[in-house]
Amino acid sequence: MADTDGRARIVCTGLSKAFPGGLRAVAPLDVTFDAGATTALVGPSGCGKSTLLRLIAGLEEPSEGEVRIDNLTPARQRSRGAISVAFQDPSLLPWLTVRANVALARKLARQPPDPVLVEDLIGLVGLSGSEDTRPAALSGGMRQRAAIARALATRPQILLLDEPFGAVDELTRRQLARDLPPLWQPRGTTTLLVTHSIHEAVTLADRILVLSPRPARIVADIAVPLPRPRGPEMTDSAEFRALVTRTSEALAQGDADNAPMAAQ
Ligand SMILES: Nc1ncnc2c1ncn2[C@@H]1O[C@H](COP(=O)(O)OP(=O)(O)OP(=O)(O)O)[C@@H](O)[C@H]1O
Repeated sequence: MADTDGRARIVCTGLSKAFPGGLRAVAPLDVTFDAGATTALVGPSGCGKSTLLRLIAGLEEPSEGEVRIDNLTPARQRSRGAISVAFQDPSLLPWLTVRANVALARKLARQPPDPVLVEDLIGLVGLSGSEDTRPAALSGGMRQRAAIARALATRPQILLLDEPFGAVDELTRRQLARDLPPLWQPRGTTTLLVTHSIHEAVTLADRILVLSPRPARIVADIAVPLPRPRGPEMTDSAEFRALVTRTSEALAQGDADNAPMAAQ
């Protein structure tokens, strides 16, 4: 069984990815994600955010460079059950109920059953009453929330979230952004979150990496030193708004700097 109580540091060195045919999604990147921190990745559509996450998850092989998580390869960490992912298109098993999908994650990670944790997580993502429902009968947003509960069920060291709240309405999205991080942040889970919402990035993250248009390179590395919890009082504050503005400006600047390349 994996030791899932430690904190894991992710180190990317000269990491790049070109797909067959030569399309380069990730430029050589040197970046370290500190153990226990939540980092939001923001960047224009198609810039390579998901590819970067998939490289870190060990679901893609780098063309050059490497990812090491506490000196082990992502594949090795995955086999230890240390990494959980919740991606845009949640791949829940259609023949299993919400409860069984969430519980299965523990079984696959060779962890003992924990029905109390499973029920708690289902409640926390707002799916109480839908425990016995199968994915086909859930809305897109409900499926995403089930996928988040499933990702958390193994108490992972590394949590990789790709647009986890993409299919939910703005109000629920803000509520989830406020209510879910306390599930993993106090445990020291190293979290990477891809999002198109700058508001969500500032609400959730300790650090925001702004990426350029494809191939992704880092155009800004912004610390978010705001106290938690980041409820409405915080999100209405001048400090919060200043970070939103700074991130938006970096995003616009990254786009402008790359305009000639993007046009090629
Ligand atoms: N398996 C693949 N084979 C070929 N090209 C790919 C593959 N996966 C992704 N790409 C391409 O790599 C580029 C980056 O894709 P990626 O999904 O990483 O971007 P993204 O920043 O996550 O986009 P979005 O914000 O729209 O989800 C895109 O041009 C995409 O078409």
